Amino acid sequence: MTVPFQKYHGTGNDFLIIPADEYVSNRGALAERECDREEGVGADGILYLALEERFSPPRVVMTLVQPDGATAPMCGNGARCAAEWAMRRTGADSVMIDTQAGTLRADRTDGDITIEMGTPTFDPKAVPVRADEPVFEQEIEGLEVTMVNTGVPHAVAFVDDVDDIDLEAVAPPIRYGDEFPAGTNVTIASPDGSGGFDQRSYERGVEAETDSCGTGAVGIAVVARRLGRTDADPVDVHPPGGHLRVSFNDRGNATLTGPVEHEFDGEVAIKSPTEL
Ligand SMILES: N[C@@H](CCC[C@H](N)C(=O)O)C(=O)O
Repeated sequence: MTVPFQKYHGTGNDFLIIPADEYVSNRGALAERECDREEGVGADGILYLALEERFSPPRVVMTLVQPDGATAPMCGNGARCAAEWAMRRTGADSVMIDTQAGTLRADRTDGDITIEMGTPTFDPKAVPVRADEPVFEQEIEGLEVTMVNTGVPHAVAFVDDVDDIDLEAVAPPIRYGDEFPAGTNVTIASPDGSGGFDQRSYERGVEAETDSCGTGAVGIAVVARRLGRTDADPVDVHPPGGHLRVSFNDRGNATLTGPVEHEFDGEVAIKSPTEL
């Protein structure tokens, strides 16, 4: 028995997309196996998408299962990939994406996909981080960390040059720090010399650095504005996999813009209902 998938990426953050009505009895086990870059297809997660075409604009219910087998409430690049997938199926240039972090509108803009990212928050209960007050530039593991939730938690730190940081060594103690009851993604940024920022992110659930992280890019932009490091709009952010732009409206709601690519289609084996 097999299940069809389509592979998409947003600035290098890559996902297998499986229609949610395909029967997969153990989504966590399938993600652990097929996201593995040596043993499986290789990806940063599996997006299960349920398209509801009766609405205008069409709606997509998105569930992201990460390589560790757990779900994540939000994924900026995943939501942009989900939007492109739904737009190709429906011919629409706007869709609504239902995530655990809220319903977000996505639009095609000059060939890129722009997604609403909600209102980032520093509220310690919402991040969540064990603190009475918002955490700004607190020294943890040698980094000056600011805690923000942009749909998921990010520990954001500015450094002189992201390429000088051994992220695989520095990030895990923060990602698993006692301060963070739900864990955290770890995102570092440095000035790119043109008013924007270079980005590297170590992702919870992937447990490794990814080529791009949309919620991390929004985290860099909102923290940079809060710390007075930029007043640009949009804020240009350069993860290893490409170029993202983050904008804010006057109520502080963020949008994330960047390219999405369809890579290839395939099928994954489902050995038996009890195995996968
Ligand atoms: N790559 C994503 C973020 C996915 C969720 C994250 N790993 C978590 O567990 O919080 C993005 O583009 O935002």
